[in-house]
Amino acid sequence: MTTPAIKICGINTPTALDATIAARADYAGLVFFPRSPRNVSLNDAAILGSQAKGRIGTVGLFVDADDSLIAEAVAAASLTVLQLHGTEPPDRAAHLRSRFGLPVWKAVSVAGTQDLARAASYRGAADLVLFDAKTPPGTLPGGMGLSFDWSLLNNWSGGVNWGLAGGLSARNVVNALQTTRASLVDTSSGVETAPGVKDPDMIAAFCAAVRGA
Ligand SMILES: O=C(O)c1ccccc1N[C@@H]1O[C@H](COP(=O)(O)O)[C@@H](O)[C@H]1O
Repeated sequence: MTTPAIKICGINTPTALDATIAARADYAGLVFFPRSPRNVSLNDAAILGSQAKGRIGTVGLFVDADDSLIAEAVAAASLTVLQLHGTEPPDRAAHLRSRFGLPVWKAVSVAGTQDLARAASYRGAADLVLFDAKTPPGTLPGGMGLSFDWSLLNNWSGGVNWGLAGGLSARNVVNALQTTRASLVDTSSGVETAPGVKDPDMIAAFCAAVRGA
C-alpha cells in the first residue's frame, strides 16, 4: 500500500508542532473556530506558521467562515491548504480556491450512502473531500473522536481525491486503512490526553502506525 499522507489537526502549541514535524506528518492543522477547544488566535497562528514554514504543510480549518477571517489567517500563518468543515457548498469551495490560490479540502460528514452522493458534488470545486463522522446536533462539527462505518467507502469513486477523518488513533488507523485505502488520514482527538491537549508520544505512535500499515 502507498503510504497515505498524514495530517495532525488542532495544533495549538510550538511543542505539539515540533512533535508533529518530528513524527514526519505531512500536514499540521490549525483550527480557526472560536467554539473549538483547539482554536488558535491570529498571533499564535503567526508563531506556529513561521515555525512550520518549509518543514510541514499548514492546513487552516474553518467552519462557515467569511473571507475576511480566512484572509487574515492565510496571511498570519502562511497557510498552504484551506479545510472547510462547515456547510460550505461547492461554489463556496470553488470561490475560496480561486480567491486564495490554495488547495481546498471539504469535510463531508457521513452517516449513510446519501452523503457519498453529496461528496461527489465537490468534484471540480474542491481538491480533496475529507470524510468525517456526523456529530450530534449542538456539538462541534468535528474533533469529537467519533467514527463512522468505514465500509460505506468501499469502492467509492466520486471523481475527487478523498481522505479519512473521525475518531482515528494509533489503535484503529491500520484497520481503517485496510478497510478504506484512504490516501490521507487526519486525526485530532485521537492524539490528545484531553480536548485541545496534544500528546507527543500519541502523535509519534499514530504516524508510526500509519507507516506500518
Ligand atoms: O478539532 C476541532 O475542534 C474541530 C472543530 C470544528 C470542526 C472540525 C474540527 N476538527 C476536525 O474534525 C475531524 C475529526 O476529528 P477527530 O479526529 O475525530 O477528533 C478532523 O478533521 C479534525 O481536524
